[in-house]
Amino acid sequence: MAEVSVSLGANKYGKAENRVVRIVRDTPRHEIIDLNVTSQLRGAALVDSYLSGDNSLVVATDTQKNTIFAFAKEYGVSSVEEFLLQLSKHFVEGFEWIEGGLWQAEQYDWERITVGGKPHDHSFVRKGQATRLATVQVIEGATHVTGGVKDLVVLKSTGSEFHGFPRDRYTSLVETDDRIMSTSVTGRWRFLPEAVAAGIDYNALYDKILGILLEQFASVHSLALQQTLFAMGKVAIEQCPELAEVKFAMPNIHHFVYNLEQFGIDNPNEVFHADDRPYGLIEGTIVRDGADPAPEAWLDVPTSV
Ligand SMILES: O=c1[nH]c(=O)c2[nH]c(=O)[nH]c2[nH]1
Repeated sequence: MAEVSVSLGANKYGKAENRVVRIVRDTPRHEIIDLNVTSQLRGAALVDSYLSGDNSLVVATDTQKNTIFAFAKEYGVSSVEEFLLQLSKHFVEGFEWIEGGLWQAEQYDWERITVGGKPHDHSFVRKGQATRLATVQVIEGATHVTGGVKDLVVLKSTGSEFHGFPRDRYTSLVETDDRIMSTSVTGRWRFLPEAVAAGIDYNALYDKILGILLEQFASVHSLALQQTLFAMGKVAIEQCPELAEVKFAMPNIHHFVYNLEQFGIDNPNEVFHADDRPYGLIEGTIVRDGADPAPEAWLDVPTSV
């Protein structure tokens, strides 16, 4: 058999998709910078890590991750480009065998939720994401109409607590009186058949309901996502006589304070790791007392995330 010779071609390595959320909280009016950052390094000397598992020059992907989070605290993020430049310099200038790399980021835009005509200090809605939902179910001679929304991503950087829950030998969650609360709201609301028959300005009502959901999310000082969920549905039904019931599915998008203490850096709720899974999944239906229930309206309608 002819001898086959191979060599290592192009390569790079690093940590992908670090979900870094930086809150600037020097004043009561917080700012949020939300990034998905990937760092990868290149260098001819790294060939031995591929060929023989020699790690002596491998700046660990875990170190690259930590650096990203630490820089978010220590230098802030004046712009995502500046942030990536700073990372690139750190690795290329700080490790002589690192010749280059690729640093990539996505930045997710948030805008302030407006409450009472004023932009809220610490509650935000993700821009340009929400999708409107609707169903018409004709069944057993009746017509049921629902409206809804999905991917309505909201976050509040304070005004959320979670404590007082039972503890057993498997409980490790630390009680908190100041946490980030974030969810991607899936909500569907069923219109009262009488209102459907009388005619509804569905577009205006959609805007009104969305406004109520956002305002409640922002204004309720939350002791649990369950409490916020109920408040959102309650006020929607109170203020919209057309609604019979509202169903919500809300993932609790956990934001963990990143441990920078290990590098001697104080992190008072400023740099978080946004974890996409697992997530808490909080669901609930809020019903108008006295309205006829209509389980058939929901047949084959997905009401979870
Ligand atoms: O708002 C919350 N509700 C929960 O039921 C729960 N459980 C948990 O671990 N964290 C939270 N947060």
